[in-house]
Amino acid sequence: MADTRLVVAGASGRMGQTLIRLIAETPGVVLSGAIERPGAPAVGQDSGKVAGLEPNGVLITDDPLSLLTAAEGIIDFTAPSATVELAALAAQMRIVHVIGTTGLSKEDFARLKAASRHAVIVQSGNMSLGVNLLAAVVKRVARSLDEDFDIEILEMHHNRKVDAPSGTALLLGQAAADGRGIDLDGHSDRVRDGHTGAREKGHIGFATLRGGTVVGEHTVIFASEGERIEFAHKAESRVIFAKGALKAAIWGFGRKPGYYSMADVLGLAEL
Ligand SMILES: NC(=O)C1=CN([C@@H]2O[C@H](COP(=O)(O)OP(=O)(O)OC[C@H]3O[C@@H](n4cnc5c(N)ncnc54)[C@H](OP(=O)(O)O)[C@@H]3O)[C@@H](O)[C@H]2O)C=CC1
Ligand SMILES: O=C(O)C1=N[C@H](C(=O)O)C[C@H](O)C1
Repeated sequence: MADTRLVVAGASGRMGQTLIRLIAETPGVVLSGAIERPGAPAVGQDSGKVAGLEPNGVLITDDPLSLLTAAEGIIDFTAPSATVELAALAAQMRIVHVIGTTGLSKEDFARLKAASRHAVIVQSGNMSLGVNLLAAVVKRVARSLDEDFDIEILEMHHNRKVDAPSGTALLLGQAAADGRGIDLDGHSDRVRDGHTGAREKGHIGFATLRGGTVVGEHTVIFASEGERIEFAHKAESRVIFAKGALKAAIWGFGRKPGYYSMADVLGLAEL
């Protein structure tokens, strides 16, 4: 059987390079294209070389259309505006679109959902097995604990990260809200500054730290009078996200169009 052809978007970025290295060492898949932002310095360069490998002959381009016509899937860790555009193209080509990009707005999500009527989209704020397992645990624990337990989510990332709270923090917040049976938007404290008043009972709080080269750390805290339960995940390498994304792409082939999550890919949706 021929290797499955994958395009990597954001090819010269931190995740793009990690994916190109992982695809190169994974049997059954092949890098068929590499995309960057129009005008990016990496356009025209060999994607293997950019990722620190031997040249692979796949030049980075800023023209996704021709690449997507000749691919079975695209893995996309870029920026919200790019992801929304790529989703429309991937839907046109009926190929699998794996989306790791975070910082998506409500409008962006609506456009991704629309695109998923024609193509398989797998989207997650965190593609790692560990975080998705943690989300299932958080949902279960939140179901058992009442509002006497304040839920707080603390995250830390490297100093190049541009969005907050992280996609993972929001995913974990959603898991907690689902477990508790509440709407996250109506029960979130995403920023605290100045004289805020006492903590609102039943709300889910988010706190953001940025610094150095931290790959990604998340702690979900259930705090009550006299006791505190904490669940933490620490990412030590971006390879865990790339592995999850590649698994999602392979899982998506041949599936019917729709909007899927990593919980679907990993069989955790029922937990
Ligand atoms: N879901 C998950 O498991 C994970 C999600 N992420 C998310 O993935 C995204 C990328 O992260 P990271 O790799 O660290 O970021 P980087 O900034 O290192 O990489 C993003 C790349 O995408 C490029 N890009 C921007 N616009 C376009 C476009 N129109 N077409 C093609 N490429 C484009 C950027 O180019 P330029 O710099 O020139 O703008 C950059 O090279 C972030 O949203 C991050 O939060 C990250 C890790 C795991
Ligand atoms: O930007 C990052 O680096 C990461 N982004 C994702 C997020 O927003 O949660 C996943 C991971 O934590 C790394």
